[in-house]
Amino acid sequence: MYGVIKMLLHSFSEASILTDDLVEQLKRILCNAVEQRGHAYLVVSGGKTPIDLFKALAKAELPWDKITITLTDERCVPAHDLDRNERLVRHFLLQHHAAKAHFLSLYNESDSLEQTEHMIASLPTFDAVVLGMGEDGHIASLFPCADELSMGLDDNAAAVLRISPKTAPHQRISLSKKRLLDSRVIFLHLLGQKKLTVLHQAMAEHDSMVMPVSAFLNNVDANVQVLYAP
Ligand SMILES: O=C(O)[C@H](O)[C@@H](O)[C@H](O)[C@H](O)COP(=O)(O)O
Repeated sequence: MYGVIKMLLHSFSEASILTDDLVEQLKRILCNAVEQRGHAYLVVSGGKTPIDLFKALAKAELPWDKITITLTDERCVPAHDLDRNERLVRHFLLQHHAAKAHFLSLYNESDSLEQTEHMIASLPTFDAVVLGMGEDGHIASLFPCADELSMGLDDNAAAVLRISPKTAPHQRISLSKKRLLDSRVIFLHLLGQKKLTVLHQAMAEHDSMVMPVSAFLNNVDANVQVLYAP
């Protein structure tokens, strides 16, 4: 049985209007977190979707020295590799005012998974997570084709797991569903008509092993806001 879905869908006429709205929401959330708890925690995705958001957010006047940023997932490739999500975040987000933010890397060749797990598990409830979504319904690196998916979706999962998607390159480190849901708000950032079609499929799909994003959309306890622009 499923309860009442709390997810909210906000549709914007253009991507730039969506970006402005999301920047304003994140500014408010991060400022409030710093005022109330002294520090804020923001988790962002890789992929192409968040690039304009990163550029705009980097220019926001925020108490960045009291804000920690990490990723939903990372590809296990060397630091300079173009496929690395950290590279994207460093290049577009950790710039301008946001250069003062603290960044926690999910993958370093010299760190063990246990060290990363310990670091991510010991963070408090996130203030905001910004998820992207793949056309197969994956979020973070929780891919439907991966053998490790059931581990990543388990309600008792560790904070991070190593995962090898069969339909995408590189071994990954991903935050688990459990750790991603431990956030005051979760934004699902979608650009393009195809993503809207996938969203509707995922809302009708209650098996998160088929479409992992449905574990977030159909979750009665999570504060999930979907932001869509064509
Ligand atoms: O490392 C990544 O690629 C991600 O974090 C992933 O979950 C991404 O958000 C989606 O694949 C959407 O990617 P696009 O924004 O490129 O469509």
